[in-house]
Amino acid sequence: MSEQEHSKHASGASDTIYANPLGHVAGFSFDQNVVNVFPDMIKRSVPGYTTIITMIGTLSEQYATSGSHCYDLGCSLGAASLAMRHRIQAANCRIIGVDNSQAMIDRCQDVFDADCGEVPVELICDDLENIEIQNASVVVLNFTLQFIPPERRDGILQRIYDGLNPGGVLILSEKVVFQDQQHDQLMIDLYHNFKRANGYSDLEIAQKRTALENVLIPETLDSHRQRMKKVGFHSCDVWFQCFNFASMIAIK
Ligand SMILES: Nc1ncnc2c1ncn2[C@@H]1O[C@H](C[S@+](CC[C@H]([NH3+])C(=O)[O-])CC(=O)[O-])[C@@H](O)[C@H]1O
Ligand SMILES: O=C(O)C(=O)Cc1ccccc1
Repeated sequence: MSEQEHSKHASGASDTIYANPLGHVAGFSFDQNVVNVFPDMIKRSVPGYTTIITMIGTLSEQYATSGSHCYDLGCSLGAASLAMRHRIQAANCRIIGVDNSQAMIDRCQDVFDADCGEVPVELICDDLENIEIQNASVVVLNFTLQFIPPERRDGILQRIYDGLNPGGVLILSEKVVFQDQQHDQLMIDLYHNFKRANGYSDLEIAQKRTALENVLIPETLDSHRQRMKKVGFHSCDVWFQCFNFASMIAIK
């Protein structure tokens, strides 16, 4: 295996992307460099990530119905799809993972090629807006909607609602902001302490923050609640929160 091939497959690599001073910090993108360190990056950067993934498995076991589709929109390396695959008991379900980063989808395919689960998994490299959502019992947006321009979010949620079967579930996880300035600052400070405790330096935290400006656009929990209600979900609220990271559940 060449050095390049080796680094392409070094999935245990640690995230040092923002460790050295960068003259210009480019906007964050899900490129090959991010793919190579993604499992480490997301675990050290999203408080509660592992719990949320486990619970997506539990929720899909409860809500997946036989013959239905389960969507993982913005699947990255397939952590949520893998959790669903290992927990779904209903017959003839199909998992559809979608991501618009070719580097993510290629590595994600390697993950599923090495997995022995029985539920069929189809991976699609495309913008999630181009995917037809139909006959869905479970739809997962695990830290994906935050990367989509805010003006496109209503339309996406509407298509998800329309594609869900009655009794189907949407799991929406997002970084959030708070209306109350003091509380917002407290959550940011606690979050930065969490990152420091996970080995990120102040420089890494600052440069990543710059890279995410205008790329990751968080909203308030109320905005998410309002959008979910507006598209038709009658029941929705937060089931998990740690600092400024939350996961919501909405049932059709
Ligand atoms: N328009 C789009 N269409 C499709 N994919 C997109 C789009 N925009 C962004 N993405 C993809 O959404 C993913 C967001 S990461 C999700 C983690 C995963 N859910 C996990 O449970 O591990 C979250 C994070 O890194 O904070 C990336 O892989 C993008 O390429
Ligand atoms: O690292 C951050 O500052 C975050 O907000 C979370 C995150 C995790 C992985 C990719 C992009 C953002």
